Amino acid sequence: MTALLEASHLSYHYPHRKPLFQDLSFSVKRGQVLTLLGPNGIGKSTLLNCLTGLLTPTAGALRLNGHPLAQLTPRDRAKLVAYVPQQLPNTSGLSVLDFVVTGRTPYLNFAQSPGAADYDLARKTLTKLKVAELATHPINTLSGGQLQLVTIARALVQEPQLIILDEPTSALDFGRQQQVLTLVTQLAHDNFAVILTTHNPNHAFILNQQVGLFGTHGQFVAGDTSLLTEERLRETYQTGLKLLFVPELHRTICELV
Ligand SMILES: Nc1ncnc2c1ncn2[C@@H]1O[C@H](COP(=O)(O)OP(=O)(O)OP(=O)(O)O)[C@@H](O)[C@H]1O
Repeated sequence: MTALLEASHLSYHYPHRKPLFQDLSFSVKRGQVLTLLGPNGIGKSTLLNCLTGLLTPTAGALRLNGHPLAQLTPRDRAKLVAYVPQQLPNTSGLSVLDFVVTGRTPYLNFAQSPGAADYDLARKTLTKLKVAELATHPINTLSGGQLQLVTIARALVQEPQLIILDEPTSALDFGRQQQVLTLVTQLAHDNFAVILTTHNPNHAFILNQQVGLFGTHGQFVAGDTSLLTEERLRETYQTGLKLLFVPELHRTICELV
């Protein structure tokens, strides 16, 4: 199966700053999840901004569905990739339902309003995310966690092939974190590709798919979860930690020591 997203030898530096990452390569296929881990400020969100076309890498190539990312129109890109950034939009005044339905924009002609089928999809997606009761609430009255779930709903309504989530669980309670991880697994089963960032190595072990790990100097390794060794994670987070295999869970857990 060919890669949906292929990043080859990517580098990025902000103007007049030193490189954040250099020569970084990985690929993601449909049905795969890539979990990105790394210290604060190392460049994870910057990398996601490159993957969505918001920033242009200073070197290297990005191909989406075999096409150079830079050659796709914003509308075609939006049909392929949905992005849930860390800084969620300030869309005061809109109801949750009207906000979620804006995910249909790439499919509408200029000045065309969303139709009944678009609203139906938005409602169904809010139900899928167990936040249907928020549909009529003004978006600017939501809690941080509610806003995070509603923004994920908008990304799903966009019907992309690749969903990019920047710290999608950062504002969520324990149960909602599990809900989002289950949703990510379900999306992969449904043949979407998903890229997410998290500060919790346990999320990578729960998802148990591809991982990309940044070290403290911007070095990057990608592969399966066997890459997540105590030594690498200690270096990444500059702290004592232990990996324990828990037979009852059939997986490894990471604990601070
Ligand atoms: N527009 C910008 N101009 C200059 N520097 C920037 C800009 N945006 C981010 N940076 C810097 O780039 C570095 C990487 O930031 P980025 O947000 O990508 O890190 P991150 O790994 O996502 O961090 P965190 O885990 O804390 O969210 C940081 O040092 C940040 O200050």
